[in-house]
Amino acid sequence: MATGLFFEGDYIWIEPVTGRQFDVAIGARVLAAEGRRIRVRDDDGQEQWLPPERRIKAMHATSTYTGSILVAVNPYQILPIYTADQIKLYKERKIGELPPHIFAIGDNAYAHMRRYGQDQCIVISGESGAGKTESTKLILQSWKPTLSSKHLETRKQ
Ligand SMILES: Nc1ncnc2c1ncn2[C@@H]1O[C@H](COP(=O)(O)OP(=O)(O)OP(=O)(O)O)[C@@H](O)[C@H]1O
Repeated sequence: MATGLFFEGDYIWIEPVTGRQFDVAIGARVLAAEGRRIRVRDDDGQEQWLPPERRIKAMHATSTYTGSILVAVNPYQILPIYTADQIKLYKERKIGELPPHIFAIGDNAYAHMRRYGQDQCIVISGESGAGKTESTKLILQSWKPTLSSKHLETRKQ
């Protein structure tokens, strides 16, 4: 039931034949395989046989796991909880081992990146004035002893 790299039930992208500016790939599901041809039903409901020379690629998974979630409130005052000692305290500690802290999230992401060699993403979300910029700075500050600036990339959206 397999053809080349694709199996019945796989979700794929079918690349457009023409290279016009706004042509985009269309999603499809593999219904059957015969030799190196595959029969697909695309997202418009059309069924067709695709020859092996037709450019297709596997659809990446649309789901992912999220790691830890921290809920923080803006204290609107300087608290003595963002010191170098606190950074050290949260280093290489499991989430939950110590009280919830932004440094635990930063350290956890860094540790996962090192351990599994995978990119990590920290999503900082909240209303205006919630403390997103401060939280970002705190995480970067906590990584500073470990990383040089060329390793850091942040995006504000
Ligand atoms: N952990 C914190 N401790 C002390 N003050 C904080 C903390 N987090 C935020 N603040 C203060 O609250 C104010 C707003 O924070 P910040 O700029 O980080 O919010 P924001 O979510 O990025 O806002 P916006 O979406 O409008 O850019 C700043 O003056 C900042 O100093």
